[in-house]
Amino acid sequence: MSTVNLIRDPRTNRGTAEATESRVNNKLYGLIPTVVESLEQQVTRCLEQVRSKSTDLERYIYLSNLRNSNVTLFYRLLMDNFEELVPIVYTPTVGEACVKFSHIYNPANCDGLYISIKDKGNVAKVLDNWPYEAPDITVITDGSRILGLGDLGINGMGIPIGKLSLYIGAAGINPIRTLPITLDLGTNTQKHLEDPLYIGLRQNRPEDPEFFEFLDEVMDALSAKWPNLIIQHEDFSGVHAFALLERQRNKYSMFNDDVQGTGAVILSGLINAFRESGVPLKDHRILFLGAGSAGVGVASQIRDHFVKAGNMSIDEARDHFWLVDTKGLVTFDRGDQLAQHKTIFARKDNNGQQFKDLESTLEYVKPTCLIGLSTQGGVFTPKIIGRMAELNKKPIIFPLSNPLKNSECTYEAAMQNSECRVLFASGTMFPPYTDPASQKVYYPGQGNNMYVFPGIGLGAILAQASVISDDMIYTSSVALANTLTEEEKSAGLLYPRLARIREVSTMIAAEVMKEAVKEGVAKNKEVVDLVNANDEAKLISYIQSKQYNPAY
Ligand SMILES: NC(=O)c1ccc[n+]([C@@H]2O[C@H](COP(=O)([O-])OP(=O)(O)OC[C@H]3O[C@@H](n4cnc5c(N)ncnc54)[C@H](O)[C@@H]3O)[C@@H](O)[C@H]2O)c1
Ligand SMILES: O=C(O)C[C@H](O)C(=O)O
Ligand SMILES: [Mg+2]
Repeated sequence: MSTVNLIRDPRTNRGTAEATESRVNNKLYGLIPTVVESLEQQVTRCLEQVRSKSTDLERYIYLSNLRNSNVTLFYRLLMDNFEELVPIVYTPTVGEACVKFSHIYNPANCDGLYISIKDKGNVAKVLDNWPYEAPDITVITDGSRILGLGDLGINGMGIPIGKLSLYIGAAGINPIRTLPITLDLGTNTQKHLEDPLYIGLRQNRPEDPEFFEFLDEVMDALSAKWPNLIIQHEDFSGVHAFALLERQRNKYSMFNDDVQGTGAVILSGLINAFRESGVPLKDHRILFLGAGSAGVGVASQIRDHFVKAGNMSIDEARDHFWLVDTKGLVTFDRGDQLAQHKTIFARKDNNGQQFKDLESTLEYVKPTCLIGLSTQGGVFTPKIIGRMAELNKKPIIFPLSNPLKNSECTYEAAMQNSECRVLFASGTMFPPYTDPASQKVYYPGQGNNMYVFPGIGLGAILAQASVISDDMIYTSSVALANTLTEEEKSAGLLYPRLARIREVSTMIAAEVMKEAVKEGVAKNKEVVDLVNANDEAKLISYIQSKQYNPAY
């Protein structure tokens, strides 16, 4: 093999940082400009280039090509400029990139695996084509519910790539051992089927029996080939997300990020918001708009917290939740066949009354806390926010749908209609708000599962967890809430500053590892011994010693 591959392979390419001697020895001399640069100099140039682009989508494309030409440089750039670049490589820009994925797709890039329903029966052979070393973690989607953007088919690939970039940047997973996968089962979105540049199968999605057979084959093949692989399900449509979790969670080391990761991150923000609100746990009344994978996942996680921290029975805890979907308040007697996951929180104390929309349900419930996971931008109107502010001294309002245009309200609207009293977190980051009267600047929270999934995955990888249990997820949530510093608390933040994400992910991973050991699901003997030695500092430095740091 020609040594020119050293600069063609993104995992070995150093570009202008290649030393002169190495250029001579590897017959690269003359192929690179004369200068020998440091990684820092390269980062400076790339940052200038990113900033010179006129749109975020152009920045996304630039960064995607950089990742495909020099992995070390891309991750150094990302990590050194995390707050600036996360909104480009991840939510919200990744949403636009997915919608246009077939158009911005660079046919020269090799970003992950595409496994199509036509490979049914041969999935193991497709996995054999993965040319790199055994992955530690995969993020896998079927593109059926990408953010709040619907069924994007194969275009959903931007999501596994984006999530894994955060695993690498935020938690320090080695990029060489990550695997983005998109399952191409077709799409039910006509626009994509008719798009001449669409890069996926031009057919509708299969019926459920074929879907589940295929998903079982994929999961079997993945865990047979890579027995320690951690598998993250992402952006599967709601009903499938729950069904796959139920079916596969005790068999593989897997979790669903939209159900469980979101549950953990929102509970964490709420633990801090409940404290700030001054209202005791037992008096909180929580109203959800949206009863899908995220809505029910989040409600379940908070319910379990009420049981554990509020000393309630599961039935008492469940009474604190009201869920609204497209048909109104979810009740047992409203006359439609409820999907299995909705029955968990369906009300039976409504005395035959049905509430058809958010406004009337809000009057009926008088909530302390309003959570949006509905995909519907702007539905928390000024009137709804104002009413929450009348009902509560410190109303808790979390519009969590992604990307930005799907957010149930903006931070500005929440502040303007609550006299700046709102306790707020959104799925996509909003800019700070300056109160015109006082000129005081307020900072919003970002309730996005990116605060927990990197730590959950890292902990599970290092422990070699055979399954990912409910308590491992719950632990990640409490651990995240506990990472808030006194300074962050006094600034009114519900989540730690993004700049501390590495430290935060490390602390979450440590708690996840401890829980895995406690439950006897950790296969890594070294970690079992380390956790049993009860030396926090040693555990943290063990994790740090395993983390990837981009350098030549
Ligand atoms: N912040 C985060 O970390 C995070 C995590 C996961 C999901 N999300 C976001 O949450 C949203 C929902 O995700 P999901 O997985 O639950 O999707 P889903 O498709 O499973 O559920 C959507 C729910 O919203 C309801 N809904 C839709 N339109 C409505 C309307 N007009 N009024 C009332 N209810 C309505 C649907 O009936 C359904 O119950 C997406 O926008 C996604 O991006 C955010
Ligand atoms: O991807 C995100 O930004 C969060 C979440 O997983 C979502 O589906 O919206
Ligand atoms: Mg998601």
